[in-house]
Order: sequence, then structure tokens, then C-alpha cells
Amino acid sequence: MTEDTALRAELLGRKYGGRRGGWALRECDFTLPRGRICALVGPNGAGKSTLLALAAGLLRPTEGTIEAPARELLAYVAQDKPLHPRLSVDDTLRMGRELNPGRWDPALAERVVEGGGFSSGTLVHHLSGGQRTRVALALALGKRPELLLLDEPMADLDPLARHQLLGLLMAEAAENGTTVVMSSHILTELEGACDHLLLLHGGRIRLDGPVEDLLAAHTLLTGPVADLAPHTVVESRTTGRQLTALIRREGPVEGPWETSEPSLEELLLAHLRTPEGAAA
Ligand SMILES: Nc1ncnc2c1ncn2[C@@H]1O[C@H](COP(=O)(O)OP(=O)(O)OP(=O)(O)O)[C@@H](O)[C@H]1O
Repeated sequence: MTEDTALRAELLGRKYGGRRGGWALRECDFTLPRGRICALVGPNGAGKSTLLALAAGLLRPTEGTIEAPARELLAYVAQDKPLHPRLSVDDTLRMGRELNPGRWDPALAERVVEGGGFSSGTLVHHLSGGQRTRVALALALGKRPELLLLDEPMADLDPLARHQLLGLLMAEAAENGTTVVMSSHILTELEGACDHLLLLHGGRIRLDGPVEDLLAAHTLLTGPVADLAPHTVVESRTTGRQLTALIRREGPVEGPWETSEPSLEELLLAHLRTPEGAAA
């Protein structure tokens, strides 16, 4: 892995349940440059959590490889946010400091916990789901990792908390050059926050690359029904004589259509609705 790379997978595969089990992830090849904020998207069961656990070193690949920074340089917030229930918030953050000598940023951890509507003496056991998320994010960010792996981090946060914490996360990532990989089903949340995309479906990568390049490679068009060749159609719908389609452009679009660049949400929805459509 070079200096500029934060995460790299080569023919990565993971099977659960022994020899007769099924593949949760198959033939995944990608390189994530340092400093990117990467959205990890895909339907339920696509393999997102499996990929994050492999990147965190908590699972071993069944085949292929995944290269990531050393464990002390990465932080991983799992979907179920495992924390010690009998520790107070204060004790939990103290543990974060003790486990990360020389790296821990107490002020940053405090900032994440602030605004959560609980005192620092509260036991983790007595926190709500969203409040526990705050503490788990404080532990992860306080560590000042090179690579931050977040499995649906915002799912149980209220809209204000989500906005505040996403803002804090983005600011910290920009300031410290942290690479973030964040799985989410909330597509609107990813727009504006992420500059890189990994779209998984059925354990395989369907889209991978900088968001800007992926958007520029696609065109939304509306107009009369006509042959779209030579372009690759990701998704098309017709209402009477009217065609709406998302295409992967192969050269200039010439025809009687109105064209525009899709938003990230439009691009993701089209690819999610047609999993067998135009792959990367
Ligand atoms: N511990 C396990 N044992 C057996 N199969 C598993 C295990 N964990 C995951 N799987 C299977 O692997 C596949 C990928 O699961 P994974 O949790 O990685 O998907 P996901 O994209 O994170 O889904 P979601 O959006 O629902 O969280 C699924 O088919 C799932 O049933």
C-alpha cells in the first residue's frame, strides 16, 4: 500500500458458515485514497458491515486481501455500538485516553459528548440508543485515527444531533486529513458530506470512485422514446411517449432529449433499483 492509500482490497471475499456457507462478499477490488470521505452504500445484506469488519481487522478474509492502517491508527464504530454498560461516560472517555496514549484528544471527545442531554457521570447502561452513539463516536474521534470506519453511525440520532455530529465529523476529517468510510441508508445525508463512493450489491462492488467522476460519467435524460445506443442504460422508465433514463455516457449525447447531471441520490437510487444494470 502506498503513502497515498488509506484502504485497499484485492479480490477480497468473505464467506460465513464454513464450507457450505454463502459468500457475503466476493471479488472486491478497490483502492481508497487517503483523506476521502467515502459513502458505503447498498441494500440490506449487501455486505457493508462485513467489509467494514474486515477493514477493522475483526474478521479475516476467506480469500483475497485487505490492507488498512495498523489497529492503533484506525477506529471502528460498529452498528451495535458495544460499550461497557457499567462504566460512566467519564470513565469510558478516561479508558479511551488510557488506551490511546499520545494520540487522545480530550477536548474533541468532550465536544462530541456535549449536547447529548446527559451528564458525564451517567452510566452507559442508562443512556438512550442515540446517546450511546454519541459516546461511541467520542471514543472513535478522540483517538484521532487515520482511518475512521463507521457502520450506520447516524441511524439512531435525531435530526439535530445528526446534523451537529456530521458537521463535527467533516470538520475534524478536513482538519486532520482523516479518511472516513461510512455506511448509510440515508442517501440525503451522504450528499454534500461524501466525496467518494462504494456501492455494494449482493457482495459485489457495483460502483466505486470519486463522487464527482461518477456523477460526470452519468446523464439524466428526458424526452421522446428512442434508441439510447451507444450509451449504457442504468435505468429507464417510459410514461406514454415520454422517456426518463439514467445512462452511463459513451461519448456525447446526441438526440432529442433534455439532459442534466444526476444528483448523488438520483444516481444511487437508479443503481439500487437496477442491481443488474450498468456496473462500474
Ligand atoms: N455472522 C454471520 N453469519 C452468517 N451470515 C452472516 C453473518 N453476518 C452476515 N451474514 C450474511 O452476510 C451477508 C452480508 O451481511 P452484512 O451484515 O455484511 O450486510 P449489510 O450490507 O451490512 O446489511 P444491512 O444494511 O442490513 O446492515 C448477508 O447475507 C448476511 O445474512
